[in-house]
Amino acid sequence: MTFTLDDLAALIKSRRADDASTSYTKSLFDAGVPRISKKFGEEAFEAVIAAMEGDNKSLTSEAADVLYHLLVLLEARDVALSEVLAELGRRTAQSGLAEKASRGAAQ
Ligand SMILES: N=c1c2ncn([C@@H]3O[C@H](COP(=O)(O)OP(=O)(O)OP(=O)(O)O)[C@@H](O)[C@H]3O)c2ncn1[C@@H]1O[C@H](COP(=O)(O)O)[C@@H](O)[C@H]1O
Repeated sequence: MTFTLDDLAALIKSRRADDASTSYTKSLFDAGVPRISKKFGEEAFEAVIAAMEGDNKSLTSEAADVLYHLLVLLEARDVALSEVLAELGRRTAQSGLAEKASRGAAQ
C-alpha cells in the first residue's frame, strides 16, 4: 500500500487534537505558527544545501522533512491540502488552455 500526502495530512490533523505529550507534531502545534514556519524554512534550506552538494540521499531525506513541515504549517493555518492541489490543478488547466490557444494560433 502506498503512503500518500493525504495520509500524512490526516495523521497530522489527528495529532493536532491529540493530547499525547510524546508527539513531535503536537509539540509543533503547541509552539505555534512562527515556530512551525521557522522549522519549515530551516528544512527547506537544508534541502537546498543537499541539492547543491549533489547528495541525493540527503536531498530525499530533507525533502521528506520539508513536506512534513509544510503539511503541519498548512494545518496550523487551517489550509487544506486539497485547496493547494486545487490551485495546482487550476494552473495546469490554465497552462493547458494557453498551450491549446498557441497551437491553434500557429495553425
Ligand atoms: N514525517 C514526520 C517527520 N519528519 C520529520 N519529523 C521530525 O522533525 C524533526 C526534524 O527536526 P530536526 O532534524 O531539526 O530535529 P530536532 O533538533 O529534534 O528538532 P527541533 O528541536 O529543532 O524542533 C525531528 O524531530 C523529526 O522526528 C517528523 N515527525 C513526524 N513525522 C510524521 O508524523 C507522524 C506523527 O509523529 P508524532 O507527532 O511524533 O507522533 C509520524 O508517524 C510521521 O509519519
